[in-house]
Amino acid sequence: METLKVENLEIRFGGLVAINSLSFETREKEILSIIGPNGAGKTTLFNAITGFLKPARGKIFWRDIDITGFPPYRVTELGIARTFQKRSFFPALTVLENVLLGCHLKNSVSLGEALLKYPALKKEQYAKEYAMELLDFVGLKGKEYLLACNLPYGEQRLLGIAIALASKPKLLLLDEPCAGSNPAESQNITRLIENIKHMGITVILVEHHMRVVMSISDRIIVLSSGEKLAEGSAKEIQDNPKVIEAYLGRKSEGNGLFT
Ligand SMILES: Nc1ncnc2c1ncn2[C@@H]1O[C@H](COP(=O)(O)OP(=O)(O)OP(=O)(O)O)[C@@H](O)[C@H]1O
Repeated sequence: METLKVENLEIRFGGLVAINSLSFETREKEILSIIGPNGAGKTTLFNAITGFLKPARGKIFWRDIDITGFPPYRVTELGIARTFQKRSFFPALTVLENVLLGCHLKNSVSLGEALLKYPALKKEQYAKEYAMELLDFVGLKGKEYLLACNLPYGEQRLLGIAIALASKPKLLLLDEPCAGSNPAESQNITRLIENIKHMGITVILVEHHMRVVMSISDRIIVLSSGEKLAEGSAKEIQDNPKVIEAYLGRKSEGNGLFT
C-alpha cells in the first residue's frame, strides 16, 4: 500500500516540543491538508518525514518501510518529494536545467544498463522531453530557457513544484505553495494540485489560504502546538469549535475564518 504512517512522532528543539505524540496515516491518492496557526509544527513535520530532522521518538513508515531517520536522498528515492517555503532552485541555471537536475535521480544509468550499453544520449533526450512535459504541466511552457532567478515569484513556486515532480514521486509534500500569490495565481495552483492528485499522486498540503484548503482537501488535520487538535472533512473542521478557538484564541462562531 502506498501510504505514509506517522506513529507517535515527537520532535524536540532543546526544551521545545515542536511535535508531540502525533499519529496519522495518508490514504492513497488523496489530498490531505495539514493546517494550524503559526508555529504549530507543520514545516517541522515535513522536515521529519523527508529526513531533514530526526525525531526524538516515534516512527515514520512509507509503503510499510520504516523510513525514520533516513537521509533526504533515500526518502526521495523511495518516492516522496517536497517543495520548500524558501526558494529551492539554482537561480543562475535555466528553468529547464533546474528540472533536469531533479530528473537526474531517476535517470542515472544503472549498472545493468551500462553493461547493455544503453545509449546515455537516449536517456538524456528522454529526461529533456520529460522535463519539458513537466514544465508544460505546471504552466511554465515557453519559460524553459529563462534563468530561474528571472521568473516572477508566483512562477518560481511553480518551478519548485516541477522540480519536485521530476523525481516521479508517489507522495508529494507541498509547503505553502500559494504563499505570496494573488487570487488568480492561487486558483491556478489549486487546479494544479488537483491535477497532481489525478496523476495518482498523494498530496500532503500545508497552506494558510483557507479557501484553497477547504476547496480541495479530501481530509484535513489541524495541528496546534505540535499536537493533533482535529481531523476530518472540510465541513467537520470548519464547524469544530476547538479549531476556531485555536485560530482566534477565543470561542467564536460565524467568523468567516475559513472563507
Ligand atoms: N530549527 C529550529 N530550532 C528551534 N526551534 C525551531 C526550529 N524550527 C522550528 N522551531 C520551532 O518549532 C515550532 C514549530 O515550528 P514550525 O516552523 O514547524 O511551525 P509551522 O506550523 O510550520 O509555522 P508557520 O505556519 O509559521 O510556517 C515553533 O515554535 C518554532 O519556533
